[in-house]
Amino acid sequence: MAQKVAVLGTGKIGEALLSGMIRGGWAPADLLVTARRPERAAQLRERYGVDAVTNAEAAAAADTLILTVKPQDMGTLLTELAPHVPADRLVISGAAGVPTAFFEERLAAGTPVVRVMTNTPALVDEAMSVISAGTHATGDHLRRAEEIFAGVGKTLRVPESQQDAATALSGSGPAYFYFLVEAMTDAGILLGLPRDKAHDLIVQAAIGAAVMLRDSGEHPVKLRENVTSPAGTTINAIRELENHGVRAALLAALEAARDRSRELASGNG
Ligand SMILES: NC(=O)C1=CN([C@@H]2O[C@H](COP(=O)(O)OP(=O)(O)OC[C@H]3O[C@@H](n4cnc5c(N)ncnc54)[C@H](O)[C@@H]3O)[C@@H](O)[C@H]2O)C=CC1
Ligand SMILES: O=C(O)[C@@H]1CCC=N1
Repeated sequence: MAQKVAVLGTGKIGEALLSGMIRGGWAPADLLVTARRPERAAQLRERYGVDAVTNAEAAAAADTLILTVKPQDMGTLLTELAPHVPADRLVISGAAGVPTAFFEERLAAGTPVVRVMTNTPALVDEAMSVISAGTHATGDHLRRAEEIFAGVGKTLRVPESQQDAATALSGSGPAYFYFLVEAMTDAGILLGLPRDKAHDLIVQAAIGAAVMLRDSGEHPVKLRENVTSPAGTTINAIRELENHGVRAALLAALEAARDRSRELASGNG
């Protein structure tokens, strides 16, 4: 019989994963979802043809449980779930910050737990999902997690000690690029371009740069140097970025995100 997977707390990330799994060929009959509100459960049933059940029913029926509630809601969910999760279930947490030990302490002894930090480009199959094993998770459990998340993009295994840093870089990462696009589009307005044209120019620059970063094999410094002509336009912009401390701001920003991920470890934010 096919493995059954349940997504518990199907919000933005849970739905991104669910939709990716279905695009990747998972049969809706092998997938279950849970949601707090009945209207949300009905919406998920309607959109994906999956069964929406209670958390306890999901724990009884599915081989793999993927928990995608907010870190602050994880303790409550685990209190509700713990009596219903047999120790042979694979429990995957998608929450920022919360360590595998938090789950292991609350679930039956020996329950395998895998921690995954994915990101919203899962919606377009371009996620990066960073995967770590808890104490009782074997190579097979890691492979099962990889099989699920490979459907929505790339996967990378790291020791759990690197998860807070990975969350700062990769989980939150797309937001930094959206922020830059938003700011550069405003700059286009400042320079007199209509908003829609400024948006298109910056988005295409971002896509072109991203594809070159991924495919050219060149270091980012070399790629930037290739754009930066002597006494040209780009170096004037770079001087202003350095004058305004953008590099230092990025170092501080990612450190702050890493620190917040560490704070979320207690599961009560
Ligand atoms: N949004 C993002 O870019 C990323 C989020 N994450 C992680 O994914 C998790 C979810 O984040 P989002 O999807 O953004 O949040 P969200 O708020 O969209 O989704 C969480 C869902 O869980 C539901 N929920 C809460 N308690 C529940 C319970 N006891 N039973 C059933 N459903 C319950 C809520 O109603 C909500 O729909 C968080 O732990 C976050 O750290 C990870 C990577 C990226
Ligand atoms: O901001 C957050 O806490 C979540 C986790 C990573 C991305 N979004």
